[in-house]
Amino acid sequence: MRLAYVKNHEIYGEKLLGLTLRERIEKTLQRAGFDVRFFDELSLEEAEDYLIILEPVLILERDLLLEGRKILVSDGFTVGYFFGGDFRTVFDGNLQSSIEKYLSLNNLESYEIWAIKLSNDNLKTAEKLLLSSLIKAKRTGLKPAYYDGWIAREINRKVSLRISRLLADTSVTPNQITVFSFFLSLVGSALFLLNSYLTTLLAGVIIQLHSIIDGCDGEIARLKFMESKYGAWLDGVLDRYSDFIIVFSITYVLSASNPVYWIIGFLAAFASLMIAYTGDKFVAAYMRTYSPEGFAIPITRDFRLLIIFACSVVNLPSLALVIIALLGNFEALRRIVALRSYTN
Ligand SMILES: Nc1ccn([C@@H]2O[C@H](COP(=O)(O)OP(=O)(O)O)[C@@H](O)[C@H]2O)c(=O)n1
Ligand SMILES: [Ca+2]
Repeated sequence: MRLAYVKNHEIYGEKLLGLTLRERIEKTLQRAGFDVRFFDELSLEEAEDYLIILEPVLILERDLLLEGRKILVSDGFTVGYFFGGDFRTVFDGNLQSSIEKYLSLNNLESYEIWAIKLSNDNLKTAEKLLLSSLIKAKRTGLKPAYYDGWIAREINRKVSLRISRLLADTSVTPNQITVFSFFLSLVGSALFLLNSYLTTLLAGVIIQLHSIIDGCDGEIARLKFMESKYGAWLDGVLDRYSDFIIVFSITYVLSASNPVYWIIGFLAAFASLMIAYTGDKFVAAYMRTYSPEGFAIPITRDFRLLIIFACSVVNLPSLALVIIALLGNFEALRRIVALRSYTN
């Protein structure tokens, strides 16, 4: 058993984005495999490992991988200690002196974790950092199937995080957001069918909104410790349905004037699916995040939906189909070639 002892502090009673700070540290440590005890006066139960958190902190690191004995440091200050089961032999009831004794017997290295020391006047900063820790980027320590594309990271997340901030205090679940986001893509697709500039423009806007809301389900899942395998699967599967239905609606309308659009639409639908499939198949086969080395044609979903939005604004949804059909299929072929020499 791995035990985590967290020193009580009144700030843990504060609520931050839907959960108390106490629930946040408890859930984070549970995820890392610890049984959690809050304490004023420490009494030590027997365990294989002891994690002792002394400062009031918000741990932003998602997957704490603690092995060996370490002094936990964040931003230059000591947050706590990770000791072995032998800490019990030196523990004499006085925590501070026992820690000093243990440290004098063992030469422990510092281990930097991503955390923020809590005080009443930095809760706003804590909120900001907590929100930014939800972005699927390398720097946040997340290990998703894919990192966010450029559009997702630089544009969509800026908006979706604000929406998630508002949703955090409600009881809305990630799966409800996933289904709502899918519904938005259906509304957008239906608007394309109406075939006027105004409805095409509105369709484009709704598709871009759908792209943004697609980030909120995952953000709320990570923010409130509500991730699920079914949710992850549904998120991906409904995205494939949305991709197809959006491309189909645009194709259907254009084909009335020129049947060649059936071919372009067919290729665009195939390309959308192949970008997802080649990525997902990579994750399944290599069991790691799909993150292309070097150059990749920017045609991931965030780009595709932005292209559809931009082309709708200038009333040229046909151009979006052509771009997606060309770039998407080229990128899938590029992956086939590039992965042959993929090493790490
Ligand atoms: N209903 C949902 C949706 C997403 N998720 C989680 O969120 C991840 C997707 O994150 P996201 O929605 O921010 O990113 P996108 O891939 O949708 O752009 C999934 O892999 C799941 O871990 C979930 O648990 N339940
Ligand atoms: Ca999503």
